[in-house]
Amino acid sequence: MAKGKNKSKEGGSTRTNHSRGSNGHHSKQNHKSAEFKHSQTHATDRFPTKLAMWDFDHCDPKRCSGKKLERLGLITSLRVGQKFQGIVVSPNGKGVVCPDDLKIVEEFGASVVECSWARLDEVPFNKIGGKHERLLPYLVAANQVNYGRPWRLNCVEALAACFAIVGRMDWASQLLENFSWGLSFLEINAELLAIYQKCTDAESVKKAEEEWLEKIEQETQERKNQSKDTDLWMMGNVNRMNKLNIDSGDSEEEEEEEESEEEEEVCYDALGNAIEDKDIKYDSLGNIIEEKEVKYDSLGNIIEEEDIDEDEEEEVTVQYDSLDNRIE
Ligand SMILES: C[S@@+](CC[C@H](N)C(=O)[O-])C[C@H]1O[C@@H](n2cnc3c(N)ncnc32)[C@H](O)[C@@H]1O
Repeated sequence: MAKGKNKSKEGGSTRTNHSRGSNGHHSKQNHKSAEFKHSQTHATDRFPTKLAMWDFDHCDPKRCSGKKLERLGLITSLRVGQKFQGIVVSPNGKGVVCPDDLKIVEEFGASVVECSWARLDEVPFNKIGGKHERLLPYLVAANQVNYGRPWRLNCVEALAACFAIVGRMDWASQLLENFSWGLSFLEINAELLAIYQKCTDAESVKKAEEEWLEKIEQETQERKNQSKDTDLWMMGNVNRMNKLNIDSGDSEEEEEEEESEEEEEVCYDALGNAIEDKDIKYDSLGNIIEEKEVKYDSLGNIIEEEDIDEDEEEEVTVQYDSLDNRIE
């Protein structure tokens, strides 16, 4: 990753409208004159605490919340090699943001890493960050790109989540108000944020997160059971129904269709939305965990399955005769 070249700060006479991201690339978005007007004022004049980001220009500037905060003159860009004194909300964090972080947030602010979730391996985490790098506990995104997805928040949501957890709901709202969908982030996570706010250190937030996850898993299970019961109830007496089908002369095909519908399980995500096919499980960064099917031998021992690389093609030697016909 190329080192960023003094990306201009938000304010003062040093700023040009050809600013660069942390990776040193020009950012088209900064050519807009309206945005330049905003940037004439220093970011910290526009927000009660310092907001900063390392911007790797991975994302579509039109959809990027970090870029929007920059256009609004609310956030300062940091260069690769530059560290941040406040809370660094980052996928590279070890502990989670907790109410005990309030002082650091109020005194030094909060920062994020503006990059693509799909390109985290390109981010030189050893050259950015700071002393207070933090993950966020389980929260659900409300932004249009990842709506309903746990853990994968965008930059403005991540900053707002940090403020909300340390008890600065005023700052969280102030930041999110700049986005049409913004305040819904606080609404859909209200119950959980209130729980985190009552915690103290990172450990207590982790514990609250675990309890929440257990609770939603239990609720999901209950909903599944309930939906099965409802299906049955809607169908009435299944035995009688089969008899009626025979009497009404329903074709075998139709019967099969009905049976397969009956077998279909309805699963829900953490927000109660129906998920097709299977439960989706996420790791702490919102990556989908693929569940492997466990197979047993006749003695009940687990059969370890070798990981099969689907891209790997079998090598076949093809031979041709003197007329160039393929010999099978
Ligand atoms: C990967 S970027 C994606 C940004 C997106 N393109 C946007 O429009 O804002 C989101 C950033 O928010 C912060 N973030 C979001 N969710 C997080 C979580 N669960 N833990 C730690 N940091 C998180 C990190 O700084 C992360 O790099």
